[in-house]
Amino acid sequence: MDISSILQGGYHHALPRTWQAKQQLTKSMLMYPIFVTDEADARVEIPSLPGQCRWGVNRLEAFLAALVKKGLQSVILFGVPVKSSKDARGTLADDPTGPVISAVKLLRALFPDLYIACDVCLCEYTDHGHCGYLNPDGTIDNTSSVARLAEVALNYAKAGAHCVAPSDMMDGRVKAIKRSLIEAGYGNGCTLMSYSAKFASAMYGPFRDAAGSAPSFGNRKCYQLPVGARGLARRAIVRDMGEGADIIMVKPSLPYLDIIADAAQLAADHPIACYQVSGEFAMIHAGAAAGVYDLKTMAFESVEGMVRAGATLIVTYFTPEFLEWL
Ligand SMILES: NCc1[nH]cc(CCC(=O)O)c1CC(=O)O
Ligand SMILES: [Zn+2]
Ligand SMILES: [Zn+2]
Repeated sequence: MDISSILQGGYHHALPRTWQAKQQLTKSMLMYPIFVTDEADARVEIPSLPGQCRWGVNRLEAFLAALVKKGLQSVILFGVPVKSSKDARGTLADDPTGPVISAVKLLRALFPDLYIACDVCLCEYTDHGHCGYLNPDGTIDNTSSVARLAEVALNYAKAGAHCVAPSDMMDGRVKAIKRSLIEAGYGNGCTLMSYSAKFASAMYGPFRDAAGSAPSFGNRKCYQLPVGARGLARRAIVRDMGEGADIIMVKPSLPYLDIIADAAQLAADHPIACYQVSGEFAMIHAGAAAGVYDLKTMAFESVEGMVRAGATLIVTYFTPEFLEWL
């Protein structure tokens, strides 16, 4: 055989196989999404998200201490008000006694080395379930939405969040949030991770079950990106860098590896995050349960694909498993 035909010499053994990846998956690349409810003692399983629960603030210490011991380094918090009543303003988003603010303060005190991000959006807190404020005709009022999102993000930073992560997809929210952080003196101490390329995906269903955040009418297609829109995603990434995002996120992940690769190229000097969303996680579990593949092998293959595409931070419900496996 010709010299130039031989590749297997470079990967015939397990160790050189690991050298073939430009970047290895490590525990520090994992961020774990946590649903925190306003029922302080709750531990409610989420049927569509295998193994995931809604946690009351009083349950977080025991749950997270075990994971921190295994190497958990970061979480992203989602508030899930179940007993308090939602309003058009989304007052509960930054209720000083609400789940997110309480959890941030508690986790900062309990786990000094844990990096705490807060998802910033209004859909979990508004009575209509949309990610921003509405005009009387049901369309989004971008200007008032952005002002409120900036207020919520600042209140999370004031409570101690290391990172605020707007997932609402309103235009101009990154700039507004960055400005409000800087003006209040938090600009240098709080990361802004933008869900820059967030698509209007069919794969958010289990999350909306978990968070009770499905829109009561319509859909999110006027603010989340159209599935085929690679150009818009690229423009959103460039726009958000210009508006002061510290981390660029792509969401969902597996059907959007081209977008992750685009982000890695366009935002070459930024960390690139991707969110392996609830529907991806549920799909991998469902396939494993149906005997299509082995769960662990598939979980690794999915995330290694994201890393290969250029992701340096993976938001995933598999975090507890990866902490065991890595
Ligand atoms: N803005 C809400 C939000 N923040 C994160 C997710 C999805 C996360 C997941 O599916 O795991 C969603 C769902 C949505 O936009 O409806
Ligand atoms: Zn939302
Ligand atoms: Zn959100």
